[in-house]
Order: sequence, then structure tokens, then C-alpha cells
Amino acid sequence: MTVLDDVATTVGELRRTVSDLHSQLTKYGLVIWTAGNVSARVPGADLMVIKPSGVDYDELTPESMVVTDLHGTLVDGEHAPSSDTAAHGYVYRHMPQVGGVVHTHSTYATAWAARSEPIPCALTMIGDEFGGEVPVGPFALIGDDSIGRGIVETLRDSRSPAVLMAQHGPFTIGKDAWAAVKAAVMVEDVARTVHIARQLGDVPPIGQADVDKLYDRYQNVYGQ
Ligand SMILES: O=C(CO)[C@@H](O)[C@H](O)COP(=O)(O)O
Repeated sequence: MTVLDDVATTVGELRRTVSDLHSQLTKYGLVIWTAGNVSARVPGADLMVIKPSGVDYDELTPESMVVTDLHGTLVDGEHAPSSDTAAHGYVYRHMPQVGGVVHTHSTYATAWAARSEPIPCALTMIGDEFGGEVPVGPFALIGDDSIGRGIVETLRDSRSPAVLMAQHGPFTIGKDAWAAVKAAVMVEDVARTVHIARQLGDVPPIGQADVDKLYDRYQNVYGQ
């Protein structure tokens, strides 16, 4: 009997989900080479499914995904886990509502991160998805849980599912991995649009009362 036996079916499904979601990062042009990673929490266990480190996107398969505990220790898989595993695990340990974490180096969001500058809430789409500006997290070195601590410190009291980690790039969270991927797609789109708008002149933020209404409608009414 291993820790995996109770959740074997769920882990099998999440291996496929996490593998497939990586193709959304390439589809939307959010990563180059082997940069970036997606993970999903395994409900009912202190485990996650995450991308293997440094494997080409074309070679990612359900079987090549890695299962670790929430401290990044390998539990199942043939490959070494992503270099951001400790960061993802820290988020899962400290934000129980989070079921998915994504990291990309998408160009425009990373450019804002390089400047350590939050993306102002200047578009209805930013109010909808992020509920305010997209915040900046501290600079942190890769490898241990420093990045995770920065993500949690920044997002714990924010409505934003995205943080621009200074001089690194965006990390996004969601109730599941799909939602975290969506936030990664959205943060790149708004980073690009607000950047272009700023080339044209001042970019006024939307007032807080309207941001609150936008966020409420999009989170609670929008869609089917
Ligand atoms: O920026 C980083 C490290 O934080 C990553 O995005 C790497 O670029 C991809 O690392 P692996 O997930 O392949 O280890």
C-alpha cells in the first residue's frame, strides 16, 4: 500500500489534464523552449502533479508528468520535477483554496515584472479577472520555496489570481489548473494591451467602485 493507491484514478486523470494544459501555454505563445510549468493539486492527498524539468513541450505526455508531495519530494515519475516544484508546493500548503498553479515567461507580463511594475486596472477585463491591479511580488531566487513565499505574501490578501514576480515573470493560481492557465493567458493579454495603450499616452485606472462591480459580475454572473 502506497500513498498513491487511494488516489490512483485521480492522479491518472490529473496526469492527462496537466499534460494537456501545457499545450495551452504554447498555443497562446506564453513560453519558449522549456520555460514555464503547470501543476495541479491532487484532491484528498498532500500531493501534486507537475511538469518534469527541462523537457521539451512536444515531448510532454501524461506518463512524463511527475507526482510529488507538497514539499517537492518525488513520489511517482521517471523524471526530475520542475525547478519550481517547491514554489508550487508552498502555495498549495498555504492557500488551501488553490488547486492549480502556473508559471510562464510570457513576454509582456514578464516585461512588467522586469520593471517591478504592477499592471494598473485600466481595462474592464482587468477588473473582471483580476479585481484590481495585477500586483508585483518580491524578487526571489529559483529552487527553494522563496518564490512560493513571495507568491503567497502577495496574493493572500488580493483578488488577483496573478502575481508578477519581480525580474522573473508571472505566476498564476486558480481553483484548478485550468483556471490558473486561464489567468496566465489573461495576464499576458492585459499586459500587452496596457503596454500598447501607454505608448499612446496616459492610461487612467478604473475607479474602485466600478472595479468592484465588474469583478462581481464576471465572477458571479458571467457565462453559463
Ligand atoms: O523560470 C523558471 C524557473 O523558475 C522556469 O520557468 C524554467 O524556465 C522552467 O523550469 P522547469 O519547469 O522546466 O524546471
